[in-house]
Amino acid sequence: MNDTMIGVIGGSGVYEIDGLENAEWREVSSAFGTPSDAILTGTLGGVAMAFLPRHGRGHVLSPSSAPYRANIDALKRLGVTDVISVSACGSFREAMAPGDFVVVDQFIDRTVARESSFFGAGCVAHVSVAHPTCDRLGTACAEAAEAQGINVHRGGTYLAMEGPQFSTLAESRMYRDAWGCDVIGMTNMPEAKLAREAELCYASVAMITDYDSWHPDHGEVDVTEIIRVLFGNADKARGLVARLPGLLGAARQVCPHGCDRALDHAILTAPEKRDPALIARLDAVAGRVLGRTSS
Ligand SMILES: CSC[C@H]1O[C@H](OP(=O)(O)O)[C@H](O)[C@@H]1O
Ligand SMILES: Nc1ncnc2[nH]cnc12
Repeated sequence: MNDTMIGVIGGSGVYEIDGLENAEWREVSSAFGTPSDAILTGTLGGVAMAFLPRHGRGHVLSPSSAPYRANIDALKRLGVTDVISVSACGSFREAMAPGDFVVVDQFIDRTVARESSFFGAGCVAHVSVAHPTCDRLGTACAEAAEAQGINVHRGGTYLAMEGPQFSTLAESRMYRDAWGCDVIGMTNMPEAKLAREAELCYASVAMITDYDSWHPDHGEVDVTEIIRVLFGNADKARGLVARLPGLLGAARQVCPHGCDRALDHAILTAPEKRDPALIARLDAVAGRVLGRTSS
C-alpha cells in the first residue's frame, strides 16, 4: 500500500496552507489539460501533503472554467490518496449558520457545462456515486474541526449549481423545501465524481458564508458580506487541515468503503475495442485496472 498523501483543494479564500516542511510549488502536467495552478507540496507532521487552489492564486478561474479533470488527474499523478475539498457555501438551514462548517455526505448535481468524466468513447466506465464521499475521511475532517473549536455539522446535502450567478429566490426555496438540501455551492461537482473515478477518497468541508436568498431576515446574497465571513472561515480551515496528518497517519490503510477500488468492475469496453489514445491518458486515473501505459 502507498503511504498517505493528503491533497487539499482550496476554494474561495483558501489559496495556500501553512506550516509545510520542504514546501515547493510544483508544476504538474496532466493528460486532461492544465490544472488550476501549480501544486504546493511538502510534509506536515511526517505526512506528505499537496495543496491546489481551485480557482488559482489570485482567483482567476470561475466555477465553470476550473479544470476539474486536470486537477484530480494531477493530484493522482503526484501520489495523492485522500482529497479534502474546502469550499465556501450558502446555507439552507437556520441551524447551519455563517461561520459553521458542514462535512458534506451527499450531493445533488445541477451543473450542466463541465466535463464530468475521465471516461467516454473508447473506454466506457460507470462508477457508483451512491455514497459520493469517504466516511473515514469525512470523520477525520469532523474530528479535526471539533478539535479546532469549529462549530461543525456532520452530514449534509450540497446542491452544486452551475453559477456564476447566485440562485433566484424560487430556486433557493425549492432546493431547501422540496429537495431537502442543506448547503449550496458551485464547485464540488463534478470534482467529487471525478475523485471517485480516480479511486481517490474524497471529503468535502463546506464552510458557510451566507444564508443564500431564502432567509426572510437576510435578504439577498451579498458578496461583500460573503468575503468578510470567507476570510475568517479560511483561517479556521487552515487550522483544520493542520490537524489531519495526526488523524490520518502516514501509513495508508485500504479504504474500508472501497473508494480506492471503485474501478474494479466499472469498465465495460472490451479490451480489444478500447481506444489506445484514451487508455494512455487514463494511465494515472485507471492504471491500476488497465495496466500502466507509462511509468
Ligand atoms: C465566493 S462566493 C461563490 C464561490 O465560492 C465558492 O467557491 P469554492 O467552492 O471554490 O469555495 C462557490 O462554490 C462559488 O464558486
Ligand atoms: N449562496 C451561495 N450559493 C452558491 N455558492 C455559494 N458560495 C458561497 N455562498 C454561496
